[in-house]
Amino acid sequence: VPPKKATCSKGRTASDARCCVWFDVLDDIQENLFDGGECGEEVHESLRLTFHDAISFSPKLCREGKFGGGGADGSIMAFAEEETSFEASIGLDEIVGEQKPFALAHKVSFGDFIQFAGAVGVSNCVGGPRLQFLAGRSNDSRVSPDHLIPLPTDSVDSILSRFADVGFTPAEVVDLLASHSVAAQDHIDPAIHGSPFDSTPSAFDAQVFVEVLLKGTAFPGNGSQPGEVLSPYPGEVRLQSDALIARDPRTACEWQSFVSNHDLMVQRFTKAMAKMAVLGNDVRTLYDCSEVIPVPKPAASKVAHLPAGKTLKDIEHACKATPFPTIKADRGPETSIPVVPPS
Ligand code: HEM
Ligand SMILES: [Ca+2]
Ligand SMILES: [Mn+2]
Repeated sequence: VPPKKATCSKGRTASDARCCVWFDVLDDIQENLFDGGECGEEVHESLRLTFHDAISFSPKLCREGKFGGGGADGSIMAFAEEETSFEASIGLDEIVGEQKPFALAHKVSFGDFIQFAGAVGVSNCVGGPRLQFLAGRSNDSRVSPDHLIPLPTDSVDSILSRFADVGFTPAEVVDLLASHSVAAQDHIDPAIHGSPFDSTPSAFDAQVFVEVLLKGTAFPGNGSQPGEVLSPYPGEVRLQSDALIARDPRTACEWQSFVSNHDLMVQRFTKAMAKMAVLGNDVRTLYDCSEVIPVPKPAASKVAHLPAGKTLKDIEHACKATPFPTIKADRGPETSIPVVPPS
């Protein structure tokens, strides 16, 4: 028998009564985790956490008779001490620590909570996606094996083969990297922690796809760090992995395709995230609570722009099949992002 339509708190309705709890979680995290519905640090870390929980899954290891991890199973929260000490997950102990009391208070599984918080969080970003949210993940998990999460020092070959193991194409890897539009680093160069990967870290836009293609000119902080390459202006950090994926013949055209097509970027990201959020789960045991996810504010522009002071000549065009779209440059003095001293 399909679950009955239900009236939840504050008169909100759900098509499945089991989804009501998520309205209460929504109210709680918007107010007390995301500072009243912002697209800031906690949102960025929460989105990153969806990835690190989910990608820790390897059908290849299973075929070799080893434990391959449980995917999006909440193990990074259940075994936070172990998994947040993996090299790739440096710094995630903080958001796991912040999120865990909410999951416990609302008696939902860690795996569900992590994916829910990421979906709600990114809906706070202007131009963001409204992600699918399926609930019902088990709260039983085991510690994931290490070395399943890509590092910014990894080659494109290694990143693509890691993603291929969990069923993602090279294009889908690019689609997922739209997440780096609402992202900053803290641990690549701790001297400039909080420095973003694009000029608009609170907007889910295609700026990252433009800015990573600009000719790199300098290191923004304390010199060159592992996993970091030259960035185009002060205060912005460029990951080596993003720089290489933007320029690799297997991924460059998907990368460039988002520069002048915000809707395509959101559509592809939404689809890839739906796939990632259920890795390791049997989807037949999950149920759809997407109706709880807020509708994001629309993007200010459907086309990205060049930061002030840059021209199309500064773009390192890498997609052989298609010319780089003609986009406008911002007016005004040369872009730079103020460096916030460590608090
Ligand atoms: C190609 C594979 C990837 C690599 C090598 C990579 C690497 C990184 C690194 C090194 C950071 C900075 C962490 C820090 O210093 O604090 C970061 C941040 C971030 N990543 Fe990725 N990433 C990858 C893919 C993804 C994917 C698929 C997602 C999708 C959800 C994602 C979401 C994020 C977000 C939202 C942040 C910002 C976190 C913050 O601002 O605190 N990344 N990533
Ligand atoms: Ca952005
Ligand atoms: Mn951060």
